[in-house]
Amino acid sequence: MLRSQTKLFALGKRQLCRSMSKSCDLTLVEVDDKTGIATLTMNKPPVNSCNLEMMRALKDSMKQIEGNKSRGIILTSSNNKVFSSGLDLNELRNPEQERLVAFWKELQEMWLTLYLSNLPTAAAINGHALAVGCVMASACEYRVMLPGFTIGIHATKFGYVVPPFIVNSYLSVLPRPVVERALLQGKIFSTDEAQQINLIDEVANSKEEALSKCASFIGSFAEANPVARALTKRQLRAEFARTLLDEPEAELKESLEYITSPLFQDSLDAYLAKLKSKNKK
Ligand SMILES: CC/C=C\C/C=C\CCC/C=C/CC(=O)SCCNC(=O)CCNC(=O)[C@H](O)C(C)(C)COP(=O)(O)OP(=O)(O)OC[C@H]1O[C@@H](n2cnc3c(N)ncnc32)[C@H](O)[C@@H]1OP(=O)(O)O
Repeated sequence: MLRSQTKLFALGKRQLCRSMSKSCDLTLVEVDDKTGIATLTMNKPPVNSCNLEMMRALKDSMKQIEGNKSRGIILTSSNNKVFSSGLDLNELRNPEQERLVAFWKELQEMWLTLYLSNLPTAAAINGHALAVGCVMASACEYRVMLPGFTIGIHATKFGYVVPPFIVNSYLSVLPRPVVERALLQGKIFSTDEAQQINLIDEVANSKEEALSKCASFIGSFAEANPVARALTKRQLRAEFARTLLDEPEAELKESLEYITSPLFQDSLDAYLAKLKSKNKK
């Protein structure tokens, strides 16, 4: 198994830290010395799918940013077409038990770290954000998206039951009737549609503009006491994180049973075959 490592480099006025796998830097972190805002860039070609190492790298980077006393986190992608394609489906297909347990625990921890981050968080969504890609964006406090892309949780479309904490991710940004319809339909929203239902807060015409709008949002907390802000955020968000905070093992057990069931494996095989065949045509 690859182990992600983190390195810190001094780069002019900026600090750059990287979470590395054997072949590439999975995440890149740049801290703007003037604003104190950290940009956390997902950098796992080709489509930022979240395998075990990627989620560990994201979690470690977020913890490192919090430890460095940054003023906020902007989550974005180095790929200008895909923000994230969600969970790496190869991790779910005929999984080896030990790795699947580690993978699902990492998903739980990565989501909790982002959702309950002490810092203001914003997503500059510069490409498609599907399934857990959408979940990560929804876990942030603010979302700015570029036109011409899609965002949503389409699990039910290809035969997946949506885990409760993923439902809660949506519920923390969208009204319940909208969540219910979107999840049951497996609806993927265009940028315009996402703005109409307030799944995203703003549209930007370039990645630079998106980053700048996210930075303005984070800057809007300049007058707030960081500790009071963080504790208030935690109180507001604790309810939706309750299952994973109190009973992560129960959630893990339920998810593992479901993922390893023939029902799930069969629909995953069919979905992966469809995904691969797209590129063979
Ligand atoms: C009781 C129940 C309790 C619990 C339930 C427990 C578990 C349920 C699990 C359900 C959870 C789901 C959450 C998820 O996140 S699942 C992931 C869903 N994601 C997708 O469906 C995205 C699929 N990808 C795409 O639509 C496109 O790739 C995308 C629009 C993102 C980009 O398109 P583009 O044309 O730019 O690239 P492609 O050529 O399609 O892709 C390049 C190669 O990457 C492969 N790929 C893409 N996405 C994934 C992925 N998520 N995982 C693995 N691999 C992926 C794709 O096949 C291409 O591969 P090659 O053909 O080049 O080999």
